[in-house]
Amino acid sequence: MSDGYMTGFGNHFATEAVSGALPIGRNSPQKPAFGLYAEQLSGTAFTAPRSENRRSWLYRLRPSAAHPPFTPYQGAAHFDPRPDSAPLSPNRMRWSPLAMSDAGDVDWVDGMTTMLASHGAETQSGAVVHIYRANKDMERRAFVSADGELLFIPEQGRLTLLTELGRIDLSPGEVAVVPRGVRFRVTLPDGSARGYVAENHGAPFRLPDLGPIGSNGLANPRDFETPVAWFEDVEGEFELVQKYLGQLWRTDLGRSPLDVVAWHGNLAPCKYDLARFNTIGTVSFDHPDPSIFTVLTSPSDVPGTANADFVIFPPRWMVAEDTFRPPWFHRNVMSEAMGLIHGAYDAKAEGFGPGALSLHNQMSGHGPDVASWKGASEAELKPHKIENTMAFMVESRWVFRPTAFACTCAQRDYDSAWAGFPKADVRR
Ligand SMILES: O=C(O)Cc1cc(O)ccc1O
Ligand SMILES: [Fe+2]
Repeated sequence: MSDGYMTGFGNHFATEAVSGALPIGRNSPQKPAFGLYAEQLSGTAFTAPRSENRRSWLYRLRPSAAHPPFTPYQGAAHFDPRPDSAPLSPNRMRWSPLAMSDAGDVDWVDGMTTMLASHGAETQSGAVVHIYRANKDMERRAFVSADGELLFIPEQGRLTLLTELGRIDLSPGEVAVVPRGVRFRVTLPDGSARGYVAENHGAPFRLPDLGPIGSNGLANPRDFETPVAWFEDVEGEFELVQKYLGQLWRTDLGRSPLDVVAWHGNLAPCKYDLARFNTIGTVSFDHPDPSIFTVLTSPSDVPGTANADFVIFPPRWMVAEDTFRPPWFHRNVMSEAMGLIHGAYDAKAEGFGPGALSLHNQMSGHGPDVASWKGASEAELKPHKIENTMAFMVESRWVFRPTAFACTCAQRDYDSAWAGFPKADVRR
């Protein structure tokens, strides 16, 4: 265990911030210690198979049921997964990083900008890609998504995620998952932050099967860290903003909802340092399918066909012989949303800097831009380490629809990335 965290993915954890707060041998005693309230939070149906089942028991200062009715929340103008109403074109799209200077004076909730959404949360499938920009702490308010778990992918600035189940300190290069229904607030140790959030409406993320890779590799379970119990005892004005079927709602709690003194179970937030990813690739020839880089997967009901995969492109040695080493040209039945955490991406020489976003929906032709193709076609194939890079992809069986806001700010001329390839000459 590292300081403040317990290790392992999806383990059954037990933790208490006050000694004696956690009941032993039962979940809901007649009188929990200190007058705490016992509450179950489920992440899967009660009757989900044991291997899928996720739930935790929370012991808190007051029940989370104690609140007045929710009313529509008026802030967060761009936190809105409704897609643009025009028919979805098959065009490839790309966005330059959203400027911090355009964000205004906002905390994490009000600075959330929804860019892509597959479909409504009521379908219990699909995913949404948001970009956040924030320059003030969430003070006296918390947020919760009833629609899906949230995968935080910071790009600039550290975040502190103060959640019902504990405190996560998150830096760019790390990612965190906050389960559906877990309340939290975000503070900014560096004063400002920007990054991505993938919201997963489908089956909760889990580690992918490893097949012939064997029992080790990719993201290893022991490198996931779940916070120990932590709580704040804050009375008075406190707002809760809830995302519910895509809309935002608010209520006044009169206390902090981050009042869980002890908890146990296997539904909990966690973080993972992407530098721990055990990257596997070819040591002979050809560029493997990017599924080899899957960190977490949300399966759908079709085997091998993800509701959403979270995939990274980390620093790694490239040694393939007689091989075009960057991503090949391809048309994919799955849809690909990509972002860049830092450095450069080997398939895009221009126009895809840290904080950018791209969209290649089902069957759109894409791959290296002309400059990347030329460089890699002519490169001397000695062992070469790709360094200073960390791109990611949210790959889904569902197409992503850009939001109305995203349609206003896409790069104008993305197609030119693939303009001007010289024609092959079969008479040579
Ligand atoms: O399009 C992309 O850049 C992502 C990607 C990377 C890769 O190595 C192979 C296929 C693929 O879709
Ligand atoms: Fe691709």
